[in-house]
Amino acid sequence: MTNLVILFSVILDVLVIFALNNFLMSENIQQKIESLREELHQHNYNYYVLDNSTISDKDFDKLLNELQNLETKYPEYQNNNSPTQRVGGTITKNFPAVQHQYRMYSLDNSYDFHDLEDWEKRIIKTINEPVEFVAELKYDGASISILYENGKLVQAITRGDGYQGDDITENVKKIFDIPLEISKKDIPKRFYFRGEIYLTYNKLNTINRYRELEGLEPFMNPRNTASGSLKLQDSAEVRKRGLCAVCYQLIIDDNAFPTMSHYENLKLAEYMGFKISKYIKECYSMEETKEFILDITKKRKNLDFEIDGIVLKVNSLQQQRLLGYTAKSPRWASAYKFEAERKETTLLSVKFQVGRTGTINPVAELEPISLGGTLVKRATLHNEDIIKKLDLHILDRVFVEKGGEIIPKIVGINPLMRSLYSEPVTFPINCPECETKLEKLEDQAAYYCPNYLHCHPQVVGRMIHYVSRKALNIENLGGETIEQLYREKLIENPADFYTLKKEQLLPLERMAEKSAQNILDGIEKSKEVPFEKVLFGIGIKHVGETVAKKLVKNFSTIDELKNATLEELCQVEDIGMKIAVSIIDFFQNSENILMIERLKSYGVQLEKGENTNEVLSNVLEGKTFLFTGKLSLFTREQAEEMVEKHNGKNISAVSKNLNYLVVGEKAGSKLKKAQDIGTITILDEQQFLDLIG
Ligand SMILES: NC(=O)c1ccc[n+]([C@@H]2O[C@H](COP(=O)([O-])OP(=O)(O)OC[C@H]3O[C@@H](n4cnc5c(N)ncnc54)[C@H](O)[C@@H]3O)[C@@H](O)[C@H]2O)c1
Ligand SMILES: [Zn+2]
Repeated sequence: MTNLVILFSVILDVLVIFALNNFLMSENIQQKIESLREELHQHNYNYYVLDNSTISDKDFDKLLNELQNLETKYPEYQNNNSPTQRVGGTITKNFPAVQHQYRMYSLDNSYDFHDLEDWEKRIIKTINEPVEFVAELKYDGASISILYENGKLVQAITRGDGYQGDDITENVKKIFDIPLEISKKDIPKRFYFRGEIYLTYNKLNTINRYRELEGLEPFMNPRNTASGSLKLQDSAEVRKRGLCAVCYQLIIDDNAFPTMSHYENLKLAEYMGFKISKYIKECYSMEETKEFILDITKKRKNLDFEIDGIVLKVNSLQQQRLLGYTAKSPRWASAYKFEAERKETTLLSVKFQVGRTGTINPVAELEPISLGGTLVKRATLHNEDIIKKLDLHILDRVFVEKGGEIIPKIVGINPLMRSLYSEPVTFPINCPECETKLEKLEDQAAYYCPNYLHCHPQVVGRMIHYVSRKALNIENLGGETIEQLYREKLIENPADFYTLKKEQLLPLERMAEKSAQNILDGIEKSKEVPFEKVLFGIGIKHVGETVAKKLVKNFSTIDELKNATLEELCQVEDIGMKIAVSIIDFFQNSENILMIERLKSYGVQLEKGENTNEVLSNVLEGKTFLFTGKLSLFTREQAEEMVEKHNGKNISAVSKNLNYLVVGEKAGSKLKKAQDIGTITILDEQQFLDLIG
């Protein structure tokens, strides 16, 4: 009997453990699936909305594939909103949204011939007859659907989420390749042009030359620029961008031509006056498509526009109808994608730059090469571990790739090309600027220079930080002037600004009487800047804008903060050990104390003013703001203060995190960028005032 009880309880244990294991495993799988989805959604957002991807397409596709496999294996976690089930784009708020009459799909990818052969096998299995293909270039731009009725352009819509897109008709009308009217008579009454809007390298370079002249950041690559340009609010500006368009399909209502092939469909487009690609091939076997792919791979570097692969389509439209679609893509097409562009060049040297906080950043200087449409001269190396892993030597031939086509990186070296005499790249032991021995924090890969007080880039960087807009906002005092003043030994820390005299400024390069006076006025005015901004400005490590505000709420004078214990500091909301230790360290340094005392004696605000932190309402709670252009109803500082008093938050750059951009006169690149992002509400000054009542 007892034996039976023991056996029974053992079986029960095993069952419980088994069930528990299963439960934990399924928890894990579900978590994995959800985290992959979240990651992919974010990449889609970066790519389609911000036009600013942060990983390469290949890495993106790898993640997508991993998710796809998990979803197939565990169908219980299927979800219609998964990135495997929907095309990645979305509509914006800046244009009217319009439903697509015919859905717009994505394309399935293949990265090698093996994938293509599998695809062909699947097709033959479904339709049970031989297939012919059409091979085309895969233009890397933005897709568009344009409705024509009675020979006239009626409406142009972006792909959006595939079901609905943005109505950007006015912008598309400014594209030279798109006819507004079709002169031929014997054409379908109603049809959709499906194609790609893109930008040539040549045009991108011209735009960038102008942007550089205007002091604007150059655009990074043709795809993002084309896609961003289409979403501009000002269609006159769109015309200036010189976009191109190519047709890759006509969708004709009622299937007016049931026996037409895809190739004939393209020829009809050409006949009607649409631009189609010069490189289109009817292929009678998979072998022929491979020849086309190899041929284009060779020609690709001579093309004046970016392609990211080749698209193969089943030629017969009847067969296409039989094959149909998956949730996301046609079964009758496949995109053979090229690997990220990789080029070989010479590593000329490695520079070790010192940042404001003392971190050492290794930067590779390269023999310039053109990569993905831009000229690459430098690549980041991140830290010592990466240099070691690559076993990098000066004058090595290195392979450079653009991760997500944005930041170039060195992905390997060509060992066959190494000269006998080349020296390995070694990380310096001492700071390249001040010779101090470098240090490394235990949990971090980066080295830093501990000579906080006297290392040139750190000292100058701190003073630049002190005068910056978010801190003491001393206008007219720029980095170059600070650099000169430091070299002339006139300033060494922020307190020295307050003893500067006009006679000392005038001898500096390019310094006129008026600008010298402006600087002195700006310095004088900075004495009115509230304590929290001063606290942010003096540059205590890890004390950013928000932390400074929190500190001021709890310690109303600099002396209270100076005398605070580690424990007291840690009790403040959001202040952890790292920040607390850094504050204590700061006040243990006698040079810092001296600087503070001097700032006090010159009248800089080191105590909480009466109105600081006073909250008037919560109407802006959770909302972020940025002001740009010339404001006429209030100053920028007043505006930012209003935001804070109504519990909103000021942020410093246009990004997807921005909710409102308030524009004054002559707003420039920030406005454009906000319009390109498309999710940001744009207000004028009066609308802003209305908002806070
Ligand atoms: N790096 C990232 O962060 C990131 C994020 C999202 C997507 N992506 C990339 O984008 C891909 C998915 O994007 P997608 O859904 O836009 O698909 P896609 O770009 O791979 O293919 C579909 C598109 O190709 C275009 N196209 C160009 N030439 C064509 C032709 N001759 N015939 C038919 N279509 C043609 C069409 O506009 C169509 O919408 C992913 O596989 C990934 O590589 C990258
Ligand atoms: Zn140094």
